[in-house]
Amino acid sequence: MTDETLRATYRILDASTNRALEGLRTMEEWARFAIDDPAMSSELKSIRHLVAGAIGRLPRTSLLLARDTPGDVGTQISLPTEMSRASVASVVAAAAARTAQSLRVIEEYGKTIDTELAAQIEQARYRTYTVASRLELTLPGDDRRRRLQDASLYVLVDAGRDDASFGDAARSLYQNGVDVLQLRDHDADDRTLLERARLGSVIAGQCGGLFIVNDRADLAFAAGADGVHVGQEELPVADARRILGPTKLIGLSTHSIEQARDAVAAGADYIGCGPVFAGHTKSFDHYVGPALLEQVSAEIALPAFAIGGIDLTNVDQVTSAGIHRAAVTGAVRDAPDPAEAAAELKRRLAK
Ligand SMILES: Cc1ncc(COP(=O)(O)OP(=O)(O)O)c(N)n1
Ligand SMILES: Cc1nc(C(=O)O)sc1CCOP(=O)(O)O
Ligand SMILES: [Mg+2]
Repeated sequence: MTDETLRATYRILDASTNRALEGLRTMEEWARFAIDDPAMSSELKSIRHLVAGAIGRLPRTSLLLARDTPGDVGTQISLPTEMSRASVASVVAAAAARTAQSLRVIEEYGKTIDTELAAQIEQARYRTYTVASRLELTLPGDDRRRRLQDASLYVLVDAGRDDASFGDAARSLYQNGVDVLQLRDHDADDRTLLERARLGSVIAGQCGGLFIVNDRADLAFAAGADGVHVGQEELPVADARRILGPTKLIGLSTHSIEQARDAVAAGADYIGCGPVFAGHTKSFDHYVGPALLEQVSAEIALPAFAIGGIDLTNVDQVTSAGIHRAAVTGAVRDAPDPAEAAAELKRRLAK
């Protein structure tokens, strides 16, 4: 390795260590001062010490000499989502995401200098995943329900080609008004679904959006997603709740007013209501049309997302029926410019 590359590597390790320690400290403050949890505070403190000890294997002068904060081009770049946080829950979620990402960076670059350092950081990363998901369960659950209440545009996406294209698409959709993303891909294997669900959950936390996994409460739990969406023939709401706990969201598909009433009784957090129109994603024998939306709007208090063939040509029929929430696939996926289609759908749902 050239001296220049080595210096750059130390600079990355130094910056990522600072980010990881700040993230751990932010989580620790919640555990210590908000929920008075000695076990989680001490685990977070112990992970901090593990990270500091691992990085202490490197010569401190090399790290300090590589530090160049005034010359860091990244200090000028901050996304609007970084400058505001919707809630305390998103502060803690962002800290957890930042910590995990920084530890991964240290692990990867650290391998080029000291494999023992990388191994210790890997342990810290796994321990962070565990404590962060436990900590998340203590965050005010109403925050998710409040955000769901404010949500109008829900988009179903497949797993995409790879993490990078999935991540870019997810970020762009959230930035263009999508409130909820659902990972729905009947062809992807479990490992791919889990990987994308983890990534989607992190991005949702950064963007202030919600991330739901279709059908699979187990994957939703493992990935730290905001919840699961289940169908009439799938895992019952009560069993999904047993897996996901009280604060996560559970959505249920409904195709009649009776099913919508049952969804309320079953403890669903929201319903999908359709299929309203024929679409290109899934075919049905029967379409409920705007008539069911009118009934649901008049009678059902849960957030209800109209679904099935909804696009810019017919979304006004949805809002005219009194429903200002829609879940779509094709209208965004097949649009020449998915981000623009999402932004326009969002505007039309508000009317
Ligand atoms: C928001 C939303 N509504 C309905 C569905 C459909 O769920 P389901 O009937 O279980 O069918 P599959 O999506 O599993 O094929 C949904 N996924 N999301
Ligand atoms: C997955 C799904 N469920 C539906 C239901 O009515 O339960 S309609 C539907 C397809 C949604 O995709 P598009 O917006 O392309 O029609
Ligand atoms: Mg399903």
